[in-house]
Amino acid sequence: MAAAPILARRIARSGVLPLCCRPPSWDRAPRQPPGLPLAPCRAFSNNKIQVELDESSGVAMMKFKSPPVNSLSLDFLTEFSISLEKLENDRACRGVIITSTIPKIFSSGLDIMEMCGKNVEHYGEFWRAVQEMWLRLYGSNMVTVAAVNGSSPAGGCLIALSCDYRIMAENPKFSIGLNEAQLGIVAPFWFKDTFVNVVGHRIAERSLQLGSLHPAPEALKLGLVDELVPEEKLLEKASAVMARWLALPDHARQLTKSMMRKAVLDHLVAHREEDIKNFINFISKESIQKSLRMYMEMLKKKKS
Ligand SMILES: CCCCCCCCCCCCC/C=C/C(=O)SCCNC(=O)CCNC(=O)[C@H](O)C(C)(C)COP(=O)(O)OP(=O)(O)OC[C@H]1O[C@@H](n2cnc3c(N)ncnc32)[C@H](O)[C@@H]1OP(=O)(O)O
Repeated sequence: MAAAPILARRIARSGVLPLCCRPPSWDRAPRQPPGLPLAPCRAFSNNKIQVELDESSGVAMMKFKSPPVNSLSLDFLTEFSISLEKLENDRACRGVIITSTIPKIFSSGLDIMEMCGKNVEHYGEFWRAVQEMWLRLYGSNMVTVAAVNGSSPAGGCLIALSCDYRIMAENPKFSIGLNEAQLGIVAPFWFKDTFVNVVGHRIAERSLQLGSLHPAPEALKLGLVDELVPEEKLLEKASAVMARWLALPDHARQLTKSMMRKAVLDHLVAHREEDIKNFINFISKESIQKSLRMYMEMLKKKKS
């Protein structure tokens, strides 16, 4: 466990080469000729995320498994970035499906405890890890499909928004959205840009100002998710969607993805240090700390 912060620092300082800056790895996994025995499934599992790569299809299944709510702590974010990097560098992997092993929860977003009562150095390290995760996921050359099998507020929603396609379980009790305003905090510009790129300016403006969490059927109407399916069909559907996307030549799809996302990625890359300073200044304010503490108390009261 003690290695995690060191690892986080190492990853964070190494800097990320997002999609727009990396040479595309075209047609990464050669199709397996029919008749050969199935290629083995390779798996790696850290503490909080489990990954299984099926070499015959070139598709990895990434499952969040950090109880109680898959909150995005510094350790979680570090594992997430490392897992993405491993898959990105693996020529056998062309696509990743992201889902959760925790019933009813995809991810509860950034771990609020990482933003409460810590020192400036910690805030900086944490925010760099959040940036790193987003740069890797939004800038990935792989096809990324979110199989959203539970609630997905704020940072959890950002993960889904950063994928190429979102399928959500059709349970109206599950909600998704960037609800930062409800916590008395502000979604940073790159959360906002990712949201706008998915749902358009007007819907994003209204939803962000109100800090809305949209139940699954409403999320579909807004275009925040692409499809709803019964929960038991979620992974089957995600695999079918993945197969459709992987049927295209990688280079054409990757260059198109890069063209669509480059401006937003470049914006953060160019303003990374300034963005970290803004986060530290903002989150260190006593009024913001008070809002976060009150929100956590509200969550605990809701339980009792
Ligand atoms: C000029 C302008 C400058 C601007 C500069 C801007 C700079 C940037 C500013 C800051 C930006 C920050 C961006 C933040 C993004 C985020 O992601 S914030 C996190 C938002 N998340 C939420 O609001 C979710 C809160 N949680 C819930 O709603 C529910 O927990 C749930 C996910 C729906 C699950 O419900 P349920 O199954 O009923 O479980 P609970 O009992 O509520 O929770 C179980 C325990 O988990 C704890 N917990 C829940 N969520 C979090 C979390 N996100 N972080 C940490 N801990 C969490 C919860 O308190 C429970 O704990 P215990 O009581 O100890 O069991």
